[in-house]
Amino acid sequence: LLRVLCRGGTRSPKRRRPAPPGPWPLPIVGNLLQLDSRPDKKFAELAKTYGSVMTLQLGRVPTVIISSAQAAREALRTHDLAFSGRTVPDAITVHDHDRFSVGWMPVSSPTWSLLRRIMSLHVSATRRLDSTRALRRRKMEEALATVQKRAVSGLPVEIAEIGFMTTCNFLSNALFSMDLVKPGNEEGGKELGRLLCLLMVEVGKPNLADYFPVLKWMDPNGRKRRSAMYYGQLLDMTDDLINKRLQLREKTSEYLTRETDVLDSLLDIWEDKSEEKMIIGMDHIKHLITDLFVGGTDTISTTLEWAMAELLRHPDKLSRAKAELDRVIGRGHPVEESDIQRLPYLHATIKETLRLHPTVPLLLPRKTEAEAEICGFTVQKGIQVLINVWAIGHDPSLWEDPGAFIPERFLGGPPNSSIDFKGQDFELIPFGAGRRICPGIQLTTRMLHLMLGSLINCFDWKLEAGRWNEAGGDEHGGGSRHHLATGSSSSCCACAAVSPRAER
Ligand code: HEM
Repeated sequence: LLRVLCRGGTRSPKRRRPAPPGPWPLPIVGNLLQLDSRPDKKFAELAKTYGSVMTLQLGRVPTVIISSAQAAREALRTHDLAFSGRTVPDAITVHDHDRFSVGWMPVSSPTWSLLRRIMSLHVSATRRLDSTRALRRRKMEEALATVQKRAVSGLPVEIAEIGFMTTCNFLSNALFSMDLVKPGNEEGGKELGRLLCLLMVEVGKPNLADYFPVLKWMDPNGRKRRSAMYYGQLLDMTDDLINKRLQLREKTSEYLTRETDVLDSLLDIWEDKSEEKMIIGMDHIKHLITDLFVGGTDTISTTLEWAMAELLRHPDKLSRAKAELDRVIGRGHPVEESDIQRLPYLHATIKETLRLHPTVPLLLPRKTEAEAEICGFTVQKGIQVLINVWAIGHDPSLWEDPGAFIPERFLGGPPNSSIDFKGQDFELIPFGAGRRICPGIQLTTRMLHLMLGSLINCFDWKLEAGRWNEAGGDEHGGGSRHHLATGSSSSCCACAAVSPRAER
């Protein structure tokens, strides 16, 4: 009786649940040798044996891998705060990027909350997006003119190139009202694309220093050195843009007549000396702009490239998408943002592409900020957590024939027709979920519909013989881009012959 009273009741104290199971680790290297160039696929295979919440020892770093929608829901919704930390790859720490970047700073920091609020207001709010609608239309028309030129001269089109140029200019115009890639200056575009791509490779590819932190000082793979060089170039570019804008803002009369853009809004906040906003310094602005570029360009252009490639490989799906465009907006016309709601097949095609080819298949690496229990297992505080979005998108218990490209699965009634990628349906979370969800979803949705819809409605496409390569490769300048640390996926590499479609 005394024992019961001391415990404060008749219930026994809650038993601590075990840690998630996993394959036996080897000394020193742990389970590293079990991985290959597609860790998302490998983790999915291992999950068949060890379950949807499993532990792997990656060198010195214990890592919990989550591979089911149910476990992801528990981590990112029920225990959102506990799972909201990040493990920071060594290559990200250059130029103090991890301190100033919204993608890597802890959510407990008031600066993170303020930067996220600034982004919701100035980058992703519907009102803001609506106000830059005409600009995206103009950029789309320019992209179509570039494709038209190639079509007329009978030259094939690298879909990645056109996707990258268009995405880059959509973003650079929304952010600072100018083209970063001048139309006709394909070389300049390739140069910037190459820089962003090289950067993704350095911060994304496996790095011994991340698995064996004692090696950080010697940077054994040279990733930190190269990442410092590429981030340095991007930050110099941003610096230059900001300085020019500051000069322009001094010439008040000229400045007042301009329409404001995201950079203006950020500089207004920087100049605002109210106590809350004082925490935003020039370094935050520079790193935020870099984040928007690095986060937005490669992801969108790779998704566009996959969508085009899948449609070209499945002529029946391409015909259905074209028929819808034909019916709703008329052949040969570019898609307008106001058309998007009326194009369910196009929307389903984009969802299906993000399910099959999530560009960030392991999300950005998370870290637990507190101990939490999911699916009956205890995940300790401070553990690296990878959410395997690729495995969830290929889970046969959720998706019929999961490896096949079938946009129709998102049409025609429950259960799948109501599934969307906005972070509420854990079967499809290519943008993550919870408080760290990607802030670029709305912008991405508009851009992908515009680009994909316009490209297929204005031109007839066919894959160039022998120009299809799933692993990506040297043509992209960086080889396969499957990243364990930041989880960016392998890209495809499609080149297509194109001819204009007559208007109807
Ligand atoms: C196809 C397009 C895109 C995909 C698939 C994508 C995917 C992701 C994913 C998976 C995350 C991590 C979420 C998590 O940990 O739960 C993320 C974070 C982020 N994304 Fe995106 N993204 C895309 C486009 C964009 C765009 C257009 C922007 C900005 C203009 C952007 C800016 C960011 C930022 C700043 C973060 C860090 C958020 C934080 O940690 O608080 N992304 N994105």
